[in-house]
Amino acid sequence: MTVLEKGNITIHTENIFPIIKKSLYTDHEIFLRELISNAVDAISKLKMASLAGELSGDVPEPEITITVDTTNKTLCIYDNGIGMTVDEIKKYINQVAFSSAEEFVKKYQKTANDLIGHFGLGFYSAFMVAKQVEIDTLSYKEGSEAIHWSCDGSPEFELTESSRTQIGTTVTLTLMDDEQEYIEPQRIRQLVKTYSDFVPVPIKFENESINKQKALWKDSAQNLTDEDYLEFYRYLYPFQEDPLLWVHLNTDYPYLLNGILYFPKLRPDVDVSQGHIKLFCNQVFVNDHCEEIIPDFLMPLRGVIDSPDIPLNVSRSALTNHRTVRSIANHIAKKIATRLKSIYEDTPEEYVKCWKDVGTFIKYGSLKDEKFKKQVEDILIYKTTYKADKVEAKSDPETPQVQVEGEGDLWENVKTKGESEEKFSYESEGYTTLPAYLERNKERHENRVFYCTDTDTQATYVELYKNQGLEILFMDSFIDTNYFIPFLEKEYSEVKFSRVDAELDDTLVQQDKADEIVDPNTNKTRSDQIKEIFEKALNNSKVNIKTQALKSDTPDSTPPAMVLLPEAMRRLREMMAVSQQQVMDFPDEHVFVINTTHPLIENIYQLSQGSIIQAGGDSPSAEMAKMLCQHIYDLALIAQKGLDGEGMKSFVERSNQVLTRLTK
Ligand SMILES: Nc1ncnc2c1ncn2[C@@H]1O[C@H](COP(=O)(O)OP(=O)(O)OP(=O)(O)O)[C@@H](O)[C@H]1O
Repeated sequence: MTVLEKGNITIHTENIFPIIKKSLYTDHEIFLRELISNAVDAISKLKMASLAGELSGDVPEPEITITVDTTNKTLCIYDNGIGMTVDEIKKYINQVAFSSAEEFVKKYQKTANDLIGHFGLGFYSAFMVAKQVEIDTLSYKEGSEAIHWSCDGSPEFELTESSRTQIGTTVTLTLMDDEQEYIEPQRIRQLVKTYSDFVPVPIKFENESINKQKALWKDSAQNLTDEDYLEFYRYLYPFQEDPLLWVHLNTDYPYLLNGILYFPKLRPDVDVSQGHIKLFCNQVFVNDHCEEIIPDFLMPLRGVIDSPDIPLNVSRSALTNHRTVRSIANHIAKKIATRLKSIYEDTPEEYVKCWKDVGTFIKYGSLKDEKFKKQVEDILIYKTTYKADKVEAKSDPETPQVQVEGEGDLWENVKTKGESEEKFSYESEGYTTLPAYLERNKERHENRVFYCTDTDTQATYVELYKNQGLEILFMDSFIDTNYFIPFLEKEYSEVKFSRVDAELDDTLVQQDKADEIVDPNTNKTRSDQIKEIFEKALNNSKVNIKTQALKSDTPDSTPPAMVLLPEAMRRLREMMAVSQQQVMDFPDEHVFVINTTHPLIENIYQLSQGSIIQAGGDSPSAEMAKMLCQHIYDLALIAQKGLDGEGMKSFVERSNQVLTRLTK
């Protein structure tokens, strides 16, 4: 073997290798990503050289091959790329690489583990896992000779002749004793799948190609079908439900940005702090927690973002404040808002279908980001008790169908206008925007919004409101009750929001006939007397008993009594419960409204009036009246929140007693 050259890499490098090896990077595994990326670069450079007419002969089929030798504990990465001449080895491997390594280490020694992508480590990341690194390379340049370079991790290298006959490069690593995992086939496959799945060159291992290669996000949206997007999603997130919709990002100025972002089905209590978007740099995987790049309200999204303009060798905090990163984040938010708006306008049926999930996201985004809020405020919809009639579609055969195309970024589905627009309206599907709600109800309850947060427990109240022609919005997600309603109250400062069980709106109440004085001695009204009967029967000072006359066409359409939770008190308790991460207990202090117009109340009043005080205690009819009062209270509680074990026991016992007496 002829030694062509022996030498020291640079004077200052002694301290670099130990740092690279031990302390700089915890995830040694990225060395494979770096070496594969160099191989991919080399292959594309050869193609370019050929296009420039610099290559005599044809460009071979691109190929990267990984092989392992379990006896010698070596791992080889072979490519048929551009190769290197002796001078290039000296320039790129000996000098540039190591001197930049030194710079790199100096700069980032302290923060290295905090670095976002660990990119730019390049070739010398091999020394994190190898005690010896060898290169065999033959340049495409005419007259080049194959070179063998080797270095054992000390600053000394050796250049000799190589037996390589094919243009390209092979990097051979002799693994350190504690890095033997990297010759295990499973580990190699897993690393290629994680980091290099989408590089555009086949990576062969054990006689098969082990990477997908095709990066869908680099394709033009026009060439892709819905099925392509769905298939890609299923590939990225196996065993997950299909996404609701997606946005294809495709920008090349002022930065390069490609990506596909999907809206997954969200649960209302989704943990939005956990990101699932995969960050790539030129099709090479960086990580899947790009919290610093994506504004946190976009975190529930999934998919891929690929941009070589996102700096990866900066600390996480520097990244958050980086101009390009901020501008990319804004761009993404804007594109998403535009996409949502186009669905809202063009395919309302779809918008309604995915509203439950997308709505949570839009609301969260509105809370978090002022700019985003402005973009989506017109497309916030709510489920309502109002339902408009469907308007028949006017089909106009003369009108040509128009294809909608976005500018710059193209959306996944090109839709046809004029098909069913007039047939469908949000109102006909039981949805409304808040401005439309306020406008529609201006006459009846100006600047008042009635809402329901739980269709089961608040059914009685909803029914009561509906019967009186009042419109109720359903705001039943976690985000609605805890954050979004207070947010809307700030946005619409003149509007008052009250839950259907908070108080009885004036429109539901009529002048109380029971307010006439019935006992001239005490000046008590019938209402006062009813209240007293109930106070005595319930004997609970925490319950605030009130009487009101509810309007109704038929007595059956209103309940005899209701439990109310005043809005401010309930919200305070809810806030406290959220801060303590608990579910709000039903407050002992609540309002119990007795509906004086209900025949049952009237009957109880009569029953207790007719009672004669007996020497041994209450008369049977007074006892019955008392039991019925307690029963009505329990029924009101059941309609509000159900009964606890103790409450249910006495309710059942009393029911049986009442039934027995009634059948005597
Ligand atoms: N497989 C290869 N084939 C041809 N040239 C290579 C190969 N690997 C490395 N090189 C040469 O060595 C140089 C240094 O590589 P290194 O990986 O350290 O840095 P880089 O690829 O330029 O950038 P990065 O730090 O982002 O990886 C490369 O720019 C390239 O010229």
